[in-house]
Amino acid sequence: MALKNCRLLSGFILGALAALIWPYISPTVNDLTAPPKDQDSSCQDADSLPEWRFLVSRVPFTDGDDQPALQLVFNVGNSMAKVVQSDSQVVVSAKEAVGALDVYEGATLTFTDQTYTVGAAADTRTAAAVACYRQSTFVMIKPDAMQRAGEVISRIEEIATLRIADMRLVALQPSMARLFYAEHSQRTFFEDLVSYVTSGPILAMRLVGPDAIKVWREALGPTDSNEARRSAPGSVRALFGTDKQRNAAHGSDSREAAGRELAFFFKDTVDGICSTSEPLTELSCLVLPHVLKDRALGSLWRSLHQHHDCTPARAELVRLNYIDAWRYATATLLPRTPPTPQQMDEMQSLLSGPAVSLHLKSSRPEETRSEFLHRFKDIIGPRNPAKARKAAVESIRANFGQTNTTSGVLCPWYDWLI
Ligand SMILES: Nc1ncnc2c1ncn2[C@@H]1O[C@H](COP(=O)(O)OP(=O)(O)OP(=O)(O)O)[C@@H](O)[C@H]1O
Repeated sequence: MALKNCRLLSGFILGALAALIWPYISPTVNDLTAPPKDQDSSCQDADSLPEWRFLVSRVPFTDGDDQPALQLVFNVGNSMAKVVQSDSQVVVSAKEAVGALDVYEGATLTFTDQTYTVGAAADTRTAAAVACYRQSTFVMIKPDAMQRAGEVISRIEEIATLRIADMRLVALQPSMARLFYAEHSQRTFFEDLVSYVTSGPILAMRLVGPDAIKVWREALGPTDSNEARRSAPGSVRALFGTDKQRNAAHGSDSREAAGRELAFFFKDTVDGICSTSEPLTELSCLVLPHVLKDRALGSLWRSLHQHHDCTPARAELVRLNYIDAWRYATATLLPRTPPTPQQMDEMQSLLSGPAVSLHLKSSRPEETRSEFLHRFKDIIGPRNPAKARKAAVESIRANFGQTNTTSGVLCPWYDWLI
């Protein structure tokens, strides 16, 4: 009972403080464009739907934080959204502007003092509209192309209508690979295919956008990379693949396949894939949301690889909640005092979209952990990007940082302790 009261009290205090400072840090919106149109004529009805409704749940402040059934109401015309209590339509949050492409199942949105996770469409008309404008597809960068993963990510980022909505660096186990490619189980190349896709880490991604399945399949090119070099020379398989089997990347070929494949990799608990991470030899960093918004993740990844001899051993797309952002910004595990104006800016930057949590390991075979740690300051660069551009020209912050709060990457333990 005392514990529950204590939780309630701490939740209340955090909530009250959050409400107090929110006006200073609420996100600015720079993506107010209307959703791009799909060519499909079945989307005409979706065009005339003024509001989209999604089931939505509050990311709780505390473990015991009960919540009523909530809906997110998104006004397509002006890209404003609000949260209402579904049964009574009581308005829970004031209207907030959101990026037109940021509302989809699985997205996280922060309004006032609360972070919400967007769930499925709440009615059939919204479901139809979402199918037109928010199609998801599953992408896998296969083991043979992982050395050039940054370049493949850049190809994705060049497609303006697609957005990376999930990402996970994993190793496929043979059992999972067999399940994933079950449709080919009777083909002569099946066992070779299983060996190939389990021969090293893969990068699993979810892309969201109008007609995402077709758009990504076109960018991939034909299955056989040699054929791709003949008929689609700019395609991913032409540029990064080798032959019929070692063809760099995968893309779902239908809605059904996309749903099944995404569930394989992005359910909360997944059997048959394992982490590629070995925490004792790695250093962790957060690639800040502005890098993803600027579509520069691929180029940052490439820079780590090519200029700094280090490789992501773990990569996951994360959406920070308010308390995590507070912890990062104030450099404390239990934030007790309201953030300073600079920390508020930092929180605004952290909450402005998804980030990527990276664990980096050295790719220099003989390098010890302490040598890598020592080298890390040249890889990351000083916290202030302007200083980084003078002191460490090649560093990540010199090349991807803008200001102190949009510094490209945040490496909490390194930044706080060293
Ligand atoms: N004839 C073959 N010999 C060896 N491997 C093959 C052959 N055909 C296909 N593969 C491998 O099996 C994978 C799945 O084959 P599929 O026919 O589904 O091609 P795809 O749909 O273009 O590729 P993916 O499903 O990987 O996007 C291919 O990507 C390739 O790696």
